[in-house]
Amino acid sequence: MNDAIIALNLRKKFVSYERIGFIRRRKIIVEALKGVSFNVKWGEVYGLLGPNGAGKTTTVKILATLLIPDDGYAMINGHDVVKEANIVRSIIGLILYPDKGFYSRLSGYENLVYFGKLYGLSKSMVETRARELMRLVGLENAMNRPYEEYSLGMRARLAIARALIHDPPVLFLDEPTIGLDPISAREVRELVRKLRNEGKAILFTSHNLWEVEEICDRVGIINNGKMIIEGSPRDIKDMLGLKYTIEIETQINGRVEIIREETTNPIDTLRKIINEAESRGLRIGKVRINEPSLEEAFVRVVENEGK
Ligand SMILES: Nc1ncnc2c1ncn2[C@@H]1O[C@H](COP(=O)(O)OP(=O)(O)OP(=O)(O)O)[C@@H](O)[C@H]1O
Repeated sequence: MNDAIIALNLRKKFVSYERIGFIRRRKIIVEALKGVSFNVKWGEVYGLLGPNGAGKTTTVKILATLLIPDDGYAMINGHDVVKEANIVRSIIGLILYPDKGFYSRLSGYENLVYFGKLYGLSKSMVETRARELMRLVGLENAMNRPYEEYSLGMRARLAIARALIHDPPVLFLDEPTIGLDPISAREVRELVRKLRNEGKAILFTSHNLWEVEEICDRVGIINNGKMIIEGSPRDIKDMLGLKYTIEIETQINGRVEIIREETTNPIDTLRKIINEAESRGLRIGKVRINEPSLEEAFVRVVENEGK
């Protein structure tokens, strides 16, 4: 079976202007993507990470047919994002932050019905689907209120519902939990997991690395338009040689002693410490293993790149 998303050597430059002096402007070329490649499998949540300006949104926009790459190519379920843009649009759902494009005077429900019709769904089908989705994202009680009255969190939920209106197998979620309270953000993560378990392929971006670590099966860290490292959060930490901290509480004659060691190989180190402690007649108490975080990996990768 095809991979759901394939991006191969994507390049994109923007022409921009910078001010020099009060009136004069100078043309500059911004190289947003310098050859980004990755793939996302069906039933996988892939986290695209990077500092501000790294090229994440540009990548998502190319994959979602909103921008044309200068070079390289991308496929969604085997369809070329440039040559078969219409097919690609019908099989993807997109949330772009900051999400715009809703009609402020229409209710959340009416907005969903409107967008569903754009996908060619029949009136009865789209009305049923819109009602289901309002329930799924927890907006059933605000269904008939105008969008302009929605809070930030309600707007984020409606954006998710809109991305799902045509039940697409591939989803691009650019910062879907931004502005959500912790409980709503957790609900969104649960929803993402549920969609993944249905077999959908999900490309997810977030600056909340704790969240990324919780829900992404694999992540790719890009910086300055280049893919720097890719793998599961665990693999990335191993590749970077990040250290686990092991703390073992021991007791001898009622005296408590904490043994602390940093290691890249927690299991072997734990065994070694326990063997040594036991041979010294120490009683083992609490054992704590602190895993390095994805945030540490991210900082390491981005700072090394800057050197
Ligand atoms: N339309 C545009 N015109 C000129 N430059 C652009 C345009 N869109 C993006 N860029 C530039 O391309 C680079 C990558 O931007 P992009 O929005 O893809 O970054 P990002 O990783 O999504 O950042 P953030 O985390 O801040 O959203 C930046 O230098 C940005 O200024």
